[in-house]
Amino acid sequence: MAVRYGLLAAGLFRRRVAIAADLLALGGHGEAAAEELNNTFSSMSPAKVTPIQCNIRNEDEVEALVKSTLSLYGNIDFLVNGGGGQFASPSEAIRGKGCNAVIDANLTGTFYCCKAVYNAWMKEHGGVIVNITVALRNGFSGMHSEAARAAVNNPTKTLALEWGLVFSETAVANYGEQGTMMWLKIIPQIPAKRSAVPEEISPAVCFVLSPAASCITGITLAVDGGQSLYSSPLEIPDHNRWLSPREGKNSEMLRKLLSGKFKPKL
Ligand SMILES: CCC/C=C/C(=O)SCCNC(=O)CCNC(=O)[C@H](O)C(C)(C)COP(=O)([O-])OP(=O)([O-])OC[C@H]1O[C@@H](n2cnc3c(N)ncnc32)[C@H](O)[C@@H]1OP(=O)([O-])[O-]
Ligand SMILES: NC(=O)C1=CN([C@@H]2O[C@H](COP(=O)(O)OP(=O)(O)OC[C@H]3O[C@@H](n4cnc5c(N)ncnc54)[C@H](OP(=O)(O)O)[C@@H]3O)[C@@H](O)[C@H]2O)C=CC1
Repeated sequence: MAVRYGLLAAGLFRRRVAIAADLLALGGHGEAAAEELNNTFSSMSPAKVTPIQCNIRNEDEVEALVKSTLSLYGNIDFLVNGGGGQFASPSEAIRGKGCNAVIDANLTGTFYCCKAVYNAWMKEHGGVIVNITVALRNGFSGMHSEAARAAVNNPTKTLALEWGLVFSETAVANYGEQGTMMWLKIIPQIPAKRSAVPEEISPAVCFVLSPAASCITGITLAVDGGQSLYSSPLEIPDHNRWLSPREGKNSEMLRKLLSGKFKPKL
């Protein structure tokens, strides 16, 4: 099984989804994380996490990674694309280079991983692919991140049909950044009145990977405490840039209502 390392990946490994797992990571980060996770497996368990460095924004590195995974383990049953991220910025300040960097990491990198695993293994043997994104119905903070994440959605369905694999997108609400201002602001907008925790994300992924989901494909599973059913997490700043309504009786009534001078009977 191949996943990119992160909070979510750690949850999956702890759930022993991986019997023999390859842990992909950048820099020195992966070595320490793999050691920590391997120490949590009991001596009876065959599970083992192997760190392999790869920048998923680079197609050649992704192909090399899949090749080394296959020569190490012989097969790839699952691919969970759980890497990515963004930087926080108002949309009007995002530069082209930054926008492309986020799209490369979240969208193109996800595609490279899917394509490399499909061509090298799943085309012949089948398999399950899960792409993790962000729950972002009705807008989200940062157009670069939203564009990249929303753009994973349709290809997930297209590839499920083209490739005939069990395929899904798991859109998740904030779960790892407890304590940040953004996280605190979003809480009142979530019907559950709390964010998810990583332990609630990995079981959803495990479900799609398991035989219980053998007749499911191309779905988006929202693990978001109902956030995507409700309002937008974006805050609308005060402004008067909207076009005024045509002058008349109704616009006068609207002005009175908004000024608080008119008291509705109900
Ligand atoms: C959201 C809610 C829930 C989600 C939670 C999570 O995701 S949890 C996961 C939590 N983890 C994460 O979210 C980590 C995610 N981070 C990453 O993956 C990478 O840092 C990256 C892909 C954002 C950029 O990769 P890199 O640096 O290798 O990329 P590069 O060298 O190709 O392009 C650099 C260009 O990007 C721009 N730019 C970059 N930073 C900023 C900034 N702060 N400010 C402004 N702009 C910024 C800037 O334009 C810069 O070039 P310039 O104009 O200076 O010449
Ligand atoms: N945590 C949260 O609140 C939420 C997370 N998400 C999304 O869920 C997914 C999993 O998140 P989570 O596990 O929490 O996040 P983490 O930040 O813990 O993990 C993301 C991992 O992706 C890796 N990564 C980033 N860019 C690259 C790249 N170019 N090549 C290879 N690896 C890369 C990072 O590597 P390194 O550590 O070396 O930088 C990091 O280990 C992400 O897409 C995230 O955006 C969605 C909603 C909420």
